[in-house]
Amino acid sequence: MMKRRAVHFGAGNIGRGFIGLLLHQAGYEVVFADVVPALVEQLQTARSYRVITLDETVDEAEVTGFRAVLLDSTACRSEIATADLVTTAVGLGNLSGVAAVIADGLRLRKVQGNETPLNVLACENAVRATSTLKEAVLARVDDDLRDWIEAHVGFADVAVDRIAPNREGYATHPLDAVVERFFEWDIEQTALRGDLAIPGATLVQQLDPYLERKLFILNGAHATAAYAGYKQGIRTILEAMQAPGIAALVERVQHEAAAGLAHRYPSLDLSGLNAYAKDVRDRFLNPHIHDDVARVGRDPMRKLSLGDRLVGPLRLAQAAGIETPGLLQAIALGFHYTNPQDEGAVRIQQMIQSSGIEAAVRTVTGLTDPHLCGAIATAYRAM
Ligand SMILES: NC(=O)C1=CN([C@@H]2O[C@H](COP(=O)(O)OP(=O)(O)OC[C@H]3O[C@@H](n4cnc5c(N)ncnc54)[C@H](O)[C@@H]3O)[C@@H](O)[C@H]2O)C=CC1
Ligand SMILES: O=P(O)(O)OC[C@H]1O[C@](O)(CO)[C@@H](O)[C@@H]1O
Repeated sequence: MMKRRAVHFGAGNIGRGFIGLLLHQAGYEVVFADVVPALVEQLQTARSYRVITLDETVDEAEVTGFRAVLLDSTACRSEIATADLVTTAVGLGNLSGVAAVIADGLRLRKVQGNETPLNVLACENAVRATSTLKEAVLARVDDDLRDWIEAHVGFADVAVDRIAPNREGYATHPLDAVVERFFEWDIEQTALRGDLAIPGATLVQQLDPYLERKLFILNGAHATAAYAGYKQGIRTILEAMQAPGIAALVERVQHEAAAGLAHRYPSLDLSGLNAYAKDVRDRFLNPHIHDDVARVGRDPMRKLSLGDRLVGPLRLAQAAGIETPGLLQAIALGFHYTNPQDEGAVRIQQMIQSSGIEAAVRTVTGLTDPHLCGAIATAYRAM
């Protein structure tokens, strides 16, 4: 039997350390597509790479039999025309470049008469990133191809959870990836075409509770630790979680988010959410992982936007009538993230300088409620 083939866009930390690994273990031949020529060349010449688990016992898994192509290449488009699965982990802001190539690949697939079901999963930290990718693909095709795509291609939203920090200090070979032991990959079954079975991934009927639980309780808390840590001159999440006050703030943020989620989703109960939150804090305290606050806090323009990990739970909690001092403080700390190496942080600081904190809060968060914007600005000024 022919091996099934997956094209995975973005051969970075999570691409190699989680998605590529699980697809390899599921029996797929993985074709990585990336924009960095040197990385593509390394993947083309390597026979294998290691995924190193950072835990009390350090173990390694090997990924073999992969190939690699450059994003904007004829080869990449041909791979999409014949693949069984397409996945991405490129960063939300980079999905439009991927969409253009997927649209071309699907055009070719239709011309070749390949009507085998294909599924596309965008494994980005965001609410319904696959739906965003689908819209961007459909915006690039004519009505005929649009109907064909609707009939043969499933765009399923997903939630992906595994901390894959930067490799410095752990990995020896340039392709090695490092990860925590925990992982969860939830895929919305209703959007799939044909069968999809990836051992380790879970097919769920309703994704939103899983997705928002992960984005708000894990990523929101992680961003809180990163921004609070940065403000105190701390370099890693572990050190931040051990600094006075930060762990308590992280826990408060999680409890506010949990209360908002329990109110919004009847399938999520508060005690289960708080137990999940505690497990997340224990993951942040893994002494074998040294995760830079700059990686976790990267791109505050995105992280402080309306539906994302901090303003998203703030709105849920507010809608449930819950007090949110923790989330307001966490968001204010995001506006204090002045890292000169981070383009988004620099833009926010320019906005604050030119228009003031309240205007910056309105622009970046998309919030329109003057009380909430004012409360964030007050918390910002008090720091
Ligand atoms: N690292 C982690 O622990 C997790 C990351 N994610 C999500 O996965 C995505 C990637 O994150 P990381 O792997 O940490 O980042 P990364 O920076 O390590 O890897 C991203 C890779 O995508 C490539 N890339 C950028 N634009 C591209 C494009 N248009 N086409 C093809 N490749 C492109 C980059 O060259 C890089 O190799 C993000 O959306 C992130 O939120 C989700 C869960 C866990
Ligand atoms: O990848 P993003 O969205 O920039 O945010 C970093 C976050 O994503 C993760 O890398 C994976 O969820 C977390 O470790 C961290 O909270």
